[in-house]
Amino acid sequence: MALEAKNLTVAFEGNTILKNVNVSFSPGKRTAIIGPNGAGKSTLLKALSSLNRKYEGQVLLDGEDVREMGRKKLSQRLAILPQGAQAPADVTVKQLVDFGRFPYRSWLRASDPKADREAVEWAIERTQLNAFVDRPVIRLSGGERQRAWIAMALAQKPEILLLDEPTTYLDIGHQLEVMNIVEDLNREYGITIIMVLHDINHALQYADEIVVIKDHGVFAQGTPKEILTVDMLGNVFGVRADVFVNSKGISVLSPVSLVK
Ligand SMILES: Nc1ncnc2c1ncn2[C@@H]1O[C@H](COP(=O)(O)OP(=O)(O)OP(=O)(O)O)[C@@H](O)[C@H]1O
Repeated sequence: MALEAKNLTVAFEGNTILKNVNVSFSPGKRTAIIGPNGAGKSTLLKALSSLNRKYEGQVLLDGEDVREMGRKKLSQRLAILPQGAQAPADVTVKQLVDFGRFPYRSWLRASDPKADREAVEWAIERTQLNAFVDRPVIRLSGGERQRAWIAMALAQKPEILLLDEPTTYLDIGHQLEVMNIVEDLNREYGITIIMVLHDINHALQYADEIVVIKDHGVFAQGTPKEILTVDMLGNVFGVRADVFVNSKGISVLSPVSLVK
């Protein structure tokens, strides 16, 4: 069952962005959400994660309406790395990752220092940030910084991790580094991944399922092979593409020109 949206409608200032969207995300899988600029991909992710709760319809986690769950309880199960997250100037990597333990602390209940420490150490280890723990986040390179934000989300020990364009501004090597971390988290710990991606070939290579957002809703959903075709790139992005088989045996798409 896991995470699903039912009749989800989101509007801003009278403009309907998503209309009656029904979509469910398979537990334990990696799903890529793709679609043109402005289609509503981030809007969907924000509603799914409760960053935005101003919507009609429902977001359900294992059948339970997330708006009826406490935010802390939800944050123990689901974490989001939003687009363009920024840390205050003096916050170190360790402090940032430690913020991820917030859902486990409260006025009423003493925190569990051992569980906190283990989760933070695990998150830092998994994102290979050991050498940077005392460095202010703003003094990291783009790739290191993105890993620090992923580590903060991991410290929440989520079952579901939502990522909004996690490779933006990264060079091709660091893009693959982030995608490999995400893939490992899914394979080793079974964390369900739901990620907005712009790179069609990352979606082909790293996703089990694809959701295409267009015209206020889900335009298509299926496996990368079913969805990421030359026809789809023409219909959805207005781009003509060629197909090549790479050395891993994956058919990749190379945009050639705009469809006239
Ligand atoms: N808080 C807001 N107030 C008003 N309009 C908004 C708000 N958030 C998003 N929008 C509008 O909703 C539409 C969808 O935005 P969204 O960021 O979800 O698109 P996207 O598919 O993620 O785009 P991109 O690929 O460019 O990141 C856009 O027209 C955007 O301007």
